[in-house]
Amino acid sequence: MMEDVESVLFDEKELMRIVSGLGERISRDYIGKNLLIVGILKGSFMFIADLMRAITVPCCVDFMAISSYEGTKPSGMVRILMDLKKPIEGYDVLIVEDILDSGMTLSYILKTLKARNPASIKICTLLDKPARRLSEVFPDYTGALVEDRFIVGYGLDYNEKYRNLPFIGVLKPEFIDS
Ligand SMILES: O=P(O)(O)OC[C@H]1O[C@H](OP(=O)(O)OP(=O)(O)O)[C@H](O)[C@@H]1O
Ligand code: HPA
Ligand SMILES: [Mg+2]
Repeated sequence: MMEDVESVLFDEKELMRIVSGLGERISRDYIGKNLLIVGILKGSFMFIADLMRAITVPCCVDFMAISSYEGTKPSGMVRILMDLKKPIEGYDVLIVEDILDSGMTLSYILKTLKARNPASIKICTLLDKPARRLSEVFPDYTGALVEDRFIVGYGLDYNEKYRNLPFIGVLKPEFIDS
């Protein structure tokens, strides 16, 4: 599986450094608030697990499963596969994503959740790939910027594979079906 990766962008140590930094900032900003982490599955499951351990203020977590990608391309359709278990009214919602790419997923989620009257709503994304933006989204917390390459690992997949890699890397073009 590691042979399918062309280069490592963030190794385990670098990921921990980025995630701890985000956790510290979030912990400072949410003192005395009613923090609810909304994790977007599946891609962000590893990031959420590490980020929550780096957050030192009380918080709750809930999950939504969204799917929009087929292979390396956004399908153009964002679908909720699984919704939150409870209403979010009165919560300070922090949406947690692994990657912000075209922006289609996050703009859809933001619109949907804003309509449910949270006390506040912000976005935390581990990675931001601004080159491919189709829909404007402005994250409040960003771990790192990435170039316009298809990346995998640490939760991120290509056709459901590679999510278990402990690092983030660029997939070799020969492993991408065109
Ligand atoms: O900004 P966008 O272009 O919308 O891309 C970002 C979204 O795409 C991926 O999810 P995907 O639809 O592949 O589902 P997954 O998380 O289950 O892999 C990723 O996890 C983000 O949720
Ligand atoms: O570069 C990416 N890799 C994996 N999943 C993704 N979803 C949007 N962009 C990407
Ligand atoms: Mg995916």
